[in-house]
Amino acid sequence: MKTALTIAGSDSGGGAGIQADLKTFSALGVYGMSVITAVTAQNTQEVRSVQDIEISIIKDQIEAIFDDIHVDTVKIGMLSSAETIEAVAQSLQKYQPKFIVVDPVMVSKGGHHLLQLDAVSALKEKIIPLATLITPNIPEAEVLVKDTIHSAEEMMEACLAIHALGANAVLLKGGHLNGDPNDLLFDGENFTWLKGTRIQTKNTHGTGCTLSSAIAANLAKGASLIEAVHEAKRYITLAITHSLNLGKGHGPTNHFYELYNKANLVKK
Ligand SMILES: Nc1ncnc2c1ncn2[C@@H]1O[C@H](COP(=O)(O)OP(=O)(O)O)[C@@H](O)[C@H]1O
Ligand SMILES: Cc1ncc(COP(=O)(O)O)c(N)n1
Repeated sequence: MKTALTIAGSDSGGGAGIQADLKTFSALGVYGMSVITAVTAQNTQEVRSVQDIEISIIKDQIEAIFDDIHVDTVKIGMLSSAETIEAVAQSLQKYQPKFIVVDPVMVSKGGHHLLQLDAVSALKEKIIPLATLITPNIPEAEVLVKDTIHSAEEMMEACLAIHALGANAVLLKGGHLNGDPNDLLFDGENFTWLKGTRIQTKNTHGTGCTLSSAIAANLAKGASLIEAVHEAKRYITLAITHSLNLGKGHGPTNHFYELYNKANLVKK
């Protein structure tokens, strides 16, 4: 069985972070492992508090996994602080996993900072150059390239600028723009649009986590980058279409295993 590791924060509400990542890995048939960087007290409405995990324990978690178990793919989510970024980057440089999908998580849907403001430069310098693929949403891309993004052309410019920071490839997610949620992939040579149709729902908690984990899982299973991204877009679209009306805020995506596999059967 292929294996996938998520290095991310815990969401007590189960909709985003480590919990969304592990559910996605299971639904896609890869064995999930986790390194927890921070614990958030969170539900569908808000992040109430955050406890960063001690750096030595973060390093120990990574070493415990890599010293014993083969890791086919790594997904990175919430890193919280510059110190955590430094520790994760050092450890990944040591173990050199084949695929690293980076979701540059910065702010929760409710507006809580999940990455400290002074950690953005560390993210750019230490993590982005390690990325097989980075998957910013529009506000995250605006922070990374210090510009505003409103149009398809500006999305292309932002992809080029983020690629120039050292990522091997960039998937700029269009969910935050008006209209249909079209994402743009730049693989270092070519642009590919992944067209979506906007689903009218407030239940989009964990969409970014789910998408990046699905890409990482697909890479582990042997898909090319472009196949991995296309399949993951299909997965997130299904997971939003069948999202769950839990809680009073933004409900979570749905990782119901049979849903995806049934859809897979009728696809061809
Ligand atoms: N209402 C929606 N309907 C369909 N797809 C969506 C919707 N909102 C987001 N998406 C898709 O979900 C994925 C996550 O996107 P986005 O919401 O932009 O990122 P994030 O969750 O990181 O803020 C992208 O593929 C995006 O196009
Ligand atoms: C621990 C944690 N990690 C990430 C997110 C971002 O969630 P989203 O995927 O909705 O942008 C979150 N709310 N909490």
